[in-house]
Amino acid sequence: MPNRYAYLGPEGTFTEAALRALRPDESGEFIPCSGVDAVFAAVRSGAADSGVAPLENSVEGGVTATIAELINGAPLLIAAEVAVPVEFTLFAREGVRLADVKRVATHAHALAQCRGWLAEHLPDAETFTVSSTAAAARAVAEPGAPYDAAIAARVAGERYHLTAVAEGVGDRSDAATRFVHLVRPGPLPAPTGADRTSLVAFLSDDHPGALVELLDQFAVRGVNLTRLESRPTGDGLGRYCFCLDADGHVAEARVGEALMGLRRICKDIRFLGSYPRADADTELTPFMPARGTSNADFHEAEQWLAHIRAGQVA
Ligand SMILES: O=C(O)C(=O)Cc1ccccc1
Repeated sequence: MPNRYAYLGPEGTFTEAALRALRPDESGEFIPCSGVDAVFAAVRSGAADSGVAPLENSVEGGVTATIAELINGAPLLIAAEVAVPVEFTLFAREGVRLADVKRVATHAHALAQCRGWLAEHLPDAETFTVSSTAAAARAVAEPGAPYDAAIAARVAGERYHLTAVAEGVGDRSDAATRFVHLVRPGPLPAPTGADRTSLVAFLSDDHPGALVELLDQFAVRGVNLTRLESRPTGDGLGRYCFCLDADGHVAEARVGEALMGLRRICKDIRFLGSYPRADADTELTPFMPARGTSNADFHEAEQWLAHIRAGQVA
């Protein structure tokens, strides 16, 4: 059966660029979805074999829709991640000048990253958020379009035959978005030596130091955290769960033991996967395990425990 990949569509989104960067089977089927929820639904139902969704942006932070889907509903696993530079262009139909632009459409995450530019160059324009940047470009291209311009990726402008009115309209030229490749639960990718583990932790009860205890499970085992985000559980004000990304693979003793520690102190843990890190090649400072926290240290301690449990105390 060919590989069927669900992604936030339509054609020309940054998510499609991320899917292509993940080097999919080119003979597979690309299934554009109208929202992140539809991407998850397609993978959960089996209508797609896997899916791609934006998770976080270096300027705007977490993509709420994706995080909510990861936390709730039938669990999916992250099998891979990819970071894509996001460059925004303002597109319109041919003949439209910047001064003519009164109504601008784009994705909420794109809008948040272009606010400074819009305030400076189009202070009077109304802004509209739609399901994706490419959906905005497609809408602008339609006859009788409700918007004068769309903020989208260059490929979207080309795909929908629009003209670039202004380029580089993002407030940060170095912005990047991290996308995740989602699969139904199954065998994990093998450890590569530069992996990431994602999970959601639900605390047992609310007490002073509860979050410190959670973080301590990682700290004492020398596991570096790369993301911590609190999200409401939906059970009332003040009720939160914690989305964490940690360096390492659950197959490594250091990470496995940290997860066992969490299991003992948390009400619930949702494991979201161990997968190769997208920034493995670009790491500036190589990871140096703290004293007593190398894989060899864990292995040696485990063997020692097995020996004393067997009465071999010499
Ligand atoms: O709308 C898109 O093209 C997406 O893929 C979502 C998005 C929007 C803005 C930055 C990164 C991803």
